[in-house]
Amino acid sequence: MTPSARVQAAIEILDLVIEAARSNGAPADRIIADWFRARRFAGSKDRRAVRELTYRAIRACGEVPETGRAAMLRVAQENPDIAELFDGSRHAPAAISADEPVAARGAAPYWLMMRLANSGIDAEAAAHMLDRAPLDIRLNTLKGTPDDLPEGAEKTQAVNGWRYPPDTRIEPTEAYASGAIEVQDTGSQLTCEVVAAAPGETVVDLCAGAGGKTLALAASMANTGRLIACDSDRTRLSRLAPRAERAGTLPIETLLLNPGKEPAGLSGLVGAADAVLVDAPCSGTGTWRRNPEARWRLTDTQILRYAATQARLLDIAASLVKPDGRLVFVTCSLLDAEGADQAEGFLARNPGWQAEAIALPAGTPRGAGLRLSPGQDGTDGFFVARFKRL
Ligand SMILES: C[S@@+](CC[C@H](N)C(=O)[O-])C[C@H]1O[C@@H](n2cnc3c(N)ncnc32)[C@H](O)[C@@H]1O
Repeated sequence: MTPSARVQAAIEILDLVIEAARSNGAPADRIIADWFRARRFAGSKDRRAVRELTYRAIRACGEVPETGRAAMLRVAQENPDIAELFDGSRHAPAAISADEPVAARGAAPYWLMMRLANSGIDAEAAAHMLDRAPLDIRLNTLKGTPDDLPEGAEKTQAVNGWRYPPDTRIEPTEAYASGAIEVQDTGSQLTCEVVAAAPGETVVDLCAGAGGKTLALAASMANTGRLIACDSDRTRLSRLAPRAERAGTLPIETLLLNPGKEPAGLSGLVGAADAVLVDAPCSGTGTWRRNPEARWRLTDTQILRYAATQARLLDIAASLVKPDGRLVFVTCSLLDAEGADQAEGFLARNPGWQAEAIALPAGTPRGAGLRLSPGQDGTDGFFVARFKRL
């Protein structure tokens, strides 16, 4: 493909991404993969270049753009080398006319910028939420040592965290194949450190998904004790077993929960856990670095729904904690509705509990917890709070 044809391809893909954002359709990654599946003539360099152009345009536009062309014109307006490629030649985008619409630059839709501002995230901090994320890995101490790390790693703030440049391909390495390393954002690793899961303990990961944090908890427990991974999504939870095997963890118990009827599924664990992690479902505003088009899809109603689920899961989780145990609440969001307000709400509803100070080498205190942010900490955005009984 010529450079101009790549720009036109990105415009066509952006039209599909915009349509999908409006109709809750497929994510951008899938749209890009499908687009190329139907165009076998494109080589790997073409794919990389088109993908890069598409994401550049997605990152540049805060509001959902009218069209893919308007989105790419935003990039062109700031990059003369791309503007030049709008030359009207075969397979190229038509020449730019002076009066055509150009999407506005921005970090997020206006209503979300307001919500972020009310949560203490100013425009500069919001812009960092769209930075390109590096590749962070966690050294799996059950399987490897720093000597096993592929070359070029830089240490991060997490105890076992290491960093490579964005787009590093780690999967083909021996360290990855052997389970000595796991791909995991440093912020995510740090929230696991707050759980401080220790050998011999009983630990419940209430919203384990495919087990990203569960595996870190298993390593922290040095594979001794009881670890129970719960989730309401059967498919996600089923991905944990092969990952755990590769990582060499202790056998992890899994518990599929029925949404709305979680207490019934958890009845055998009431008062049994030294630590419960609630890595609650949330809007994911802290993960826009990896998933920038998510900000075009989010609605206020969804945030309210997530917040209600978070409060419910926190209260359920509290019932599982032993009298001297701890409860850790995490969301990958920078919105107070899913962070500081949740912690405050939990303490108001549960007067027998108090928040504990969190000592991490990163993050900023926010309400009763701590917030990690892309701008300040170079991690995905997270809120984490730790509670214990009075
Ligand atoms: C932020 S994700 C968890 C990510 C995971 N802990 C990790 O580190 O990879 C939130 C999870 O909560 C799960 N979830 C949603 N509603 C739930 C419920 N009522 N009970 C338990 N899990 C739920 C979702 O299926 C999703 O996997």
